[in-house]
Amino acid sequence: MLFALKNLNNSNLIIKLCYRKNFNPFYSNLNTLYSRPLIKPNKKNLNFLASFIRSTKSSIKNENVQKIKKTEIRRLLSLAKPEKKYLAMAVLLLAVSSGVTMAVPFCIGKLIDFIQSGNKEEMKENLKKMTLIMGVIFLVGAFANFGRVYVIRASGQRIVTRLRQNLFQSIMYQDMAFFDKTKTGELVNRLSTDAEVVGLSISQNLSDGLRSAIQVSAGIGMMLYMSPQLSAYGLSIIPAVTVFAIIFGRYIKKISKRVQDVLASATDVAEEKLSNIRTVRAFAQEDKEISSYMKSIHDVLNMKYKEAFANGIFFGTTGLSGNLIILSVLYYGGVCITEQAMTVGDLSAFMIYSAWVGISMAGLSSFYTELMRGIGASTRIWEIIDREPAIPIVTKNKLNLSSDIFKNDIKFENVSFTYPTRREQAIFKNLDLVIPGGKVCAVVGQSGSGKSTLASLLLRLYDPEEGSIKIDNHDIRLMSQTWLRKHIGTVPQEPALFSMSIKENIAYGVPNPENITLEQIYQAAEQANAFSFIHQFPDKFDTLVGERGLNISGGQKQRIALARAILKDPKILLLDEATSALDSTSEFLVQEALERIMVNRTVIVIAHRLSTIKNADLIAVIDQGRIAELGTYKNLTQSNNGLFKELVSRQTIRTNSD
Ligand SMILES: Nc1ncnc2c1ncn2[C@@H]1O[C@H](COP(=O)(O)OP(=O)(O)OP(=O)(O)O)[C@@H](O)[C@H]1O
Repeated sequence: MLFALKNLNNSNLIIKLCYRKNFNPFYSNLNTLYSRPLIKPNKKNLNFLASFIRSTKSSIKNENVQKIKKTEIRRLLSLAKPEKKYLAMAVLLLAVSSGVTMAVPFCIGKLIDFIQSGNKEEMKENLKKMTLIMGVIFLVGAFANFGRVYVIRASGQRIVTRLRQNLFQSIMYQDMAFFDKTKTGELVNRLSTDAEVVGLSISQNLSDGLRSAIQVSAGIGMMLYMSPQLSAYGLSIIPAVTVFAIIFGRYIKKISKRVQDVLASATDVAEEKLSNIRTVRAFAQEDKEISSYMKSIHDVLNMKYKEAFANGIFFGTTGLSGNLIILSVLYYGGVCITEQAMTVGDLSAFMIYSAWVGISMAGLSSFYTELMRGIGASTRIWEIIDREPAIPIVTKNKLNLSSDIFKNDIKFENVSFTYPTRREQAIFKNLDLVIPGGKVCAVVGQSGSGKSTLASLLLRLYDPEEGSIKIDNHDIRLMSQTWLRKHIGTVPQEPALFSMSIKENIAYGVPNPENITLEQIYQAAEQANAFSFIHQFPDKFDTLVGERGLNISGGQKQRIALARAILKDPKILLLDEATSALDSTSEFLVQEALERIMVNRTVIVIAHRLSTIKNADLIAVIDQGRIAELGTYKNLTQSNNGLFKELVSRQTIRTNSD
């Protein structure tokens, strides 16, 4: 019997570990950590005991402060509402499988007592029957367990999918100030890890928690039924172990949180360096970057050692207490048998029940930890989902406007603006500018004077604090952004391409790309002087441009972006001329295409080349947050000591391609 108990104990330990492994990816990392130790635990790491005592004290003090608001739990659980039907089915299956599990020790006990008594032949026959019946019951339990696991996991993943969808949608509709403040890595974390943690905490975790609760209560019930005396004896030791497990569990949770933090900053380091690998390589900084990453992962490793140490103590102590409880119950049970107050079968069943109760209690504490993790992750997700963007995306126009308005004047009236993340630096102070419809207006000024900001305001990526921007005398704040942006084409200095084919990149700006024919894409590419180079690629228009368009040259990227703008056929065109040195052939091809697409539209060009400026109908010089000079090339060059002349003489405006 002891052998059977020992085996049961081992297999339960494995179940217990697998069980936790499912929830905590840290355990899989632990294996690597033990197999290849880079840093050995040192005296410093042993200081954890002091910090454990400190944190335990403070965790007790902060208990009230940390009390989770009911609303947070309610909101978290509301995510499971659409899965009501499936969760009810899972609970039913859980009841069956738990019923079978809890009946097993009782049956085993009866079987043991049965083996010890009666006539041999009759016993053999009945033994066969009982084994068969138990086999069938086990099979039913296995099917119920399979069903429960499948239903609950599928529901969990549906919750994760819905959460990711809502979150991504909310991120997509945030204003630019939000993206100025929030790191991309952080958002990716919310979408991947946090969404997964939340989904699992209210599906798998809830189901496992419920199973543990059923098993604890059913187990205690059975123990009381079999021997109230022995139960009182065994259960009197459990509260002390439980208190230790809860307090230490809290300490481990704190360390795990710190591990997550250092891990997040290590991931940030890796992400930034990898996304700028070309710059790292160009400056031969590989070794420096390797050591900076090594430093951050060593911080992770040190925290992991602390966590491993604390976990070692936790599992060692709880395992020992479990075994001591079993040993003392066995001793007291043995005494009961000798006094004929109990049978061997009952004691065996009792022992298995008490083992189940112990394991299920550990399961309950892990349920609590996972629920807390879920609440933490869901709070971070709600923060984004609940955030009201400063410029909410409106898809329908409030006014009944015709797209003909875009052929008329664009007015910046008394515009004052500062970036939300840098309130102390005013970019515009009461700026006024009128761009006549159908004309080309070149915007010039020193680097950082606010040329690109002017374009951002027209696109309504930000709203001015004072003043207004009007198109044909209609304030753009009264238009839907979707409608406004549909009529504005942009070609930025460094165009962003997506990791898809050239064909798809060209069609990216049109509202219904599926209605665009290949012929239209070819024509746009032709006008953008892009057709011949695309045609030389082995996959032609199906060529994949790579992540952020890394697989093609700067000049080629510019011309694909031009083709994109041409295909969109906007009424207003915003061009940010490339300052980076394109080779003269590329520059000529880009310039030629630009001139072709400027015809018959209102164009605002952030100009860096004298040739573009000379051909513009109007030149606006930005300085100190205002339009300092406005006029034609002829007017501006005639005035002595003018700012425009100074810009040309200081070569802020490039004359080399003139
Ligand atoms: N998202 C932002 N958040 C905070 N400040 C910003 C942001 N974007 C630009 N700025 C700051 O606003 C000022 C104007 O920037 P802007 O890009 O409009 O200048 P620019 O005239 O287009 O410069 P360049 O010719 O060098 O491209 C700069 O000081 C810049 O640092």
